[in-house]
This record gives sequence, C-alpha cells and structure tokens, in this order.
Amino acid sequence: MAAPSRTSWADVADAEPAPPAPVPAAAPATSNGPARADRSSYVPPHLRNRSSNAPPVSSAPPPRAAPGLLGRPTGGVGGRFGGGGAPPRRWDREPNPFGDEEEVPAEPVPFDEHQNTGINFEAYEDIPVETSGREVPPAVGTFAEIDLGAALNDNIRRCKYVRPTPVQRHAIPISLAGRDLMACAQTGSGKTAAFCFPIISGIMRGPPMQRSQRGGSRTACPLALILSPTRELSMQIHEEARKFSYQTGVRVVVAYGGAPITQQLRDLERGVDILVATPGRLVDLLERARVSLQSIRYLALDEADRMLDMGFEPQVRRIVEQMDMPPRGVRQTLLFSATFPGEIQAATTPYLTRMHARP
Ligand SMILES: Nc1ncnc2c1ncn2[C@@H]1O[C@H](COP(=O)(O)OP(=O)(O)OP(=O)(O)O)[C@@H](O)[C@H]1O
Repeated sequence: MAAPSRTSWADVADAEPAPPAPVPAAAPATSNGPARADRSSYVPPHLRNRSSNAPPVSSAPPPRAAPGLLGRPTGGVGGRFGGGGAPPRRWDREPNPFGDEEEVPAEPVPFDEHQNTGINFEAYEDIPVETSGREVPPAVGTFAEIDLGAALNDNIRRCKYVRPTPVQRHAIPISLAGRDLMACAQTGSGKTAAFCFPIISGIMRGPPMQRSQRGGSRTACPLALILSPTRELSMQIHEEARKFSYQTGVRVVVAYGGAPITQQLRDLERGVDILVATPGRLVDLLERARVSLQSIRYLALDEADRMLDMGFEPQVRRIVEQMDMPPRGVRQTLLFSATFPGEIQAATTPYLTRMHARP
C-alpha cells in the first residue's frame, strides 16, 4: 500500500474489523504530520496545466499527503433500495441538479471529451499515496470495481467522472468497509466524492428509516452529518452531494450561518438523510431541538484543519461529544484535512476508533 514517503504520510487506527462497541480508548497519534504550508502557493494538480506558462506537473509543488486510515466496522448492510435499485416514488420529482442533462452516458466519458471542468486528473496519477493501519482494504483503480449501487453509478457517469482520484481510490474502499478514516489530501483532490460516495451508498443499503425521520417531524434526525468550516464550502458540498444522490432516495440538506434560518428549517422538516452544516449553525439547530444527532451513522469532518484554525473546536467538540450523537464505534467517522499537524491530530483522534501512533 505504501508509496514514497517524500510527500505522503498517514496516521492510523486499528484496521482490524472490531466489534462495534465497546472499543478501547484512543491513543493520540504522534504529532509529526506535515508542516503547514502556504495554501495560496499550492496549485492542485488538475489546475497545473491550465495556462501555457503553468509549470509542468513534475515540477509543481508536491501535494502534502494522502489518505491515512483506520478502522471499525459499522452495522449490517441490508438493502434499503436493493443496492441502487428503484428509489421510492416520493423522490421522482426532485429537481434535477444536472440541469437539462437527463441522459446517463452509457460508458464513462473519455477524459478529453469532458465538457464540464476540463480538469486533468491524469496529473494526479503520479501522486504518492501512503496508507497505514491493519488489513487496509486495497485501493481500487476504477469506479466499476466498487459496488456503489446502480443509481450512484449513474450519477458518477452524469458527473463525467471517469476514474477515481487517488484519495477516492483509497478512501472509498476503506469507508465502504465500515472503517474510520483520517485522510490528508489537498484542496481540489476530490475529497467531496471520497466521503459522499460511501455515505450515500451506505444509506441506500441500510435499513429503511423510520417514518418520523423522513420528514414531517419538528426534529430532524439525519443519518449522516458532514461538518464544514464555511458557508461557501457547505454550499459547494451540498451542491455536489445533491448530484451524487440524485434519484437515489437520499435527501441532502444544508444549514449554514449568515443566512436566514427559516428556509433551512423548512428544508429540514421535509426530511433529511445527509445534513451538511457549519458548526455554529448546527449548534443553534441542536439548541432549538430542530435537529437531533441520535441517528447519526456517518460523521464526516471536511477541512478539519481549517475548522480548528477558525476557532470552531469548542462547537465541534460539543457536537461530537456532548450532544446525542452515537459514540465512535457506533457511528463511522471520516476525517478529511489538507494538513494534519499535531494539534489537529490531538483534537480529532479522540473521534476515531482505536487510534494508535504511526510507526
Ligand atoms: N474522479 C473524478 N473525476 C473527475 N472529476 C472529479 C473527480 N472527483 C472530483 N472531481 C471534480 O474535481 C473538482 C474538485 O473536487 P472536490 O471539490 O471534491 O475537491 P475537494 O478536495 O473536496 O476540494 P475542496 O477542498 O475545495 O472542497 C470538482 O469539480 C469535482 O467535481
């Protein structure tokens, strides 16, 4: 699994499938993660060849890291929508996040036919990835190797994603195996899909939700929580997650501060499976008892380093440790960050199952 150590590292928890609970207390990981670098100087690989005077990929600044992983299994895999079969009728009329593009390409679109972003993910191929942990599920080379379900696969084709990016190649199989994960990957490397795909797939295959959780209740009980530091990032994740979950029956709602809460409350009342939220607004919703975390099966923290840099640690701690969220070992935790210096590891590893120091 491991690759050159020059640009990558990983911290890991127990990779051995363990009973959901109880689990031993986590030992903090070591603090020798990569040093924080100036973000503004970083050029994601997919943008490096955009202008004629852009540096060649080989001379561009290397990414700082790659996924690191950990483990614990989650509960059973049932078959809520038959692994991607027909979703319930109530979702048939959901707005199409792909606009007018109704058709699902029969085959993955070759890279040079991409119409959306022109992103060159071929540039990521040379990125070394290091994983650690015990019995780490192997990385995949294609989306076809992963059983994400038919509806999600259709959306991947609609998104014109041909191949998984490195962080997706490693993180998706690990997450699908029910393991906790700490992944260090740079902005623009495809992290959103790396945590959304397993979450959406897991919800689709999970046991049917109780009626009260499908809307009509004053207190929304999402199954997955994606915490992100800013309104902009939350909106971006929401937009992507809606595309990935189109016609899967999985409903995504976003809640962020700096905007009226009324519409967000209405959206929550209609039912929510995946809640994308900023910490401050979520605390507000929890205090109003408009959201309960009691049903959370997946917790994803995106840009964990930025979240803590921005002073959200007390809110994050409160959300994860002091409200009604199921403990680690019961929920699955996915941490994503561009850097994982010591203080971030110290703050976040208690959220993970069976951490141990990196070798
Ligand atoms: N496998 C893929 N193939 C092609 N495009 C992809 C793939 N995965 C993600 N993308 C696209 O790459 C872009 C960057 O991905 P994404 O926003 O998920 O990165 P990120 O690491 O989450 O960045 P940020 O930290 O800014 O949120 C998006 O336009 C996304 O649609």
